[in-house]
Amino acid sequence: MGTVVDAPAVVTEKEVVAENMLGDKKVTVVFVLGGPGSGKGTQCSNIVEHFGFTHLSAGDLLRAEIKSGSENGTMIENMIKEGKIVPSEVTIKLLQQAMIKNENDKFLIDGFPRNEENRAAFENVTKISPAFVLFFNCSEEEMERRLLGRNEGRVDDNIETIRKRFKVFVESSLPVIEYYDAKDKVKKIDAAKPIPEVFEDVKAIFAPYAKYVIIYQAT
Ligand SMILES: Nc1ncnc2c1ncn2[C@@H]1O[C@H](COP(=O)(O)OP(=O)(O)OP(=O)(O)O)[C@@H](O)[C@H]1O
Ligand SMILES: Nc1ccn([C@@H]2O[C@H](COP(=O)(O)O)[C@@H](O)[C@H]2O)c(=O)n1
Ligand SMILES: [Mg+2]
Repeated sequence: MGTVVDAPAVVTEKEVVAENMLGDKKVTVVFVLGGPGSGKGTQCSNIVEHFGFTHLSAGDLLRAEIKSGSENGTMIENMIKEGKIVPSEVTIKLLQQAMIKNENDKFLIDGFPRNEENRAAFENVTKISPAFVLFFNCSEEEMERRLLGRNEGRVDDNIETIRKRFKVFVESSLPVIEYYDAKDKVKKIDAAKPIPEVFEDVKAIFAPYAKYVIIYQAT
């Protein structure tokens, strides 16, 4: 027989407690924001591995929707090619479906909300507010270098669309970050550093979410 040691007290901290309901499940949501190529996807993979979150990239869900042959596919593809933001109802439906389908209760929502419409509609529809917003801050020069070197065959990783995406980020996405900053919910990371160094800073923020250590006591 073993003894399960209580979860550490730190998990009762305000930010860590899941207050949001999704159906009958309590969920914790972290929004992961930053300019195109700032390293959101890269760091989300690390967070998943170390802290047991599920990563939902709005961009990936939209690209999967195109591939699925959905009736919205052509519209989404055209918006992505132009670096424009897809109407919120489409993206929110995909995010909601993905969260409901998944058994996990901790989600990283990467690349959403991208504008004020995304933000307000998500709150209205889901009634979920994020535990916090992880913001990867990086210069356009560095982000451009990364995107042009990404080589994943994305239709929007060309210099013309990249410039449009930067403009949308500054005009529409930064105000969302400012909105959450005014609520003291933004955790800003210097994303210009090498990947392992960025993750060291990320780790410090996610430490309270470390998986519980279960110690069995021999009898
Ligand atoms: N800190 C870093 N230093 C150097 N290269 C990085 C760093 N982080 C990510 N990269 C590389 O930069 C590219 C973009 O990273 P990633 O796909 O994670 O960015 P993103 O923020 O998700 O971009 P997007 O918004 O376009 O989806 C990738 O090729 C990745 O390997
Ligand atoms: N909330 C969102 C997120 C993304 N898009 C569209 O997808 C493109 C790629 O997004 P990444 O996060 O993978 O870079 C983005 O430029 C938008 O066209 C969106 O519309 N709404
Ligand atoms: Mg990404």
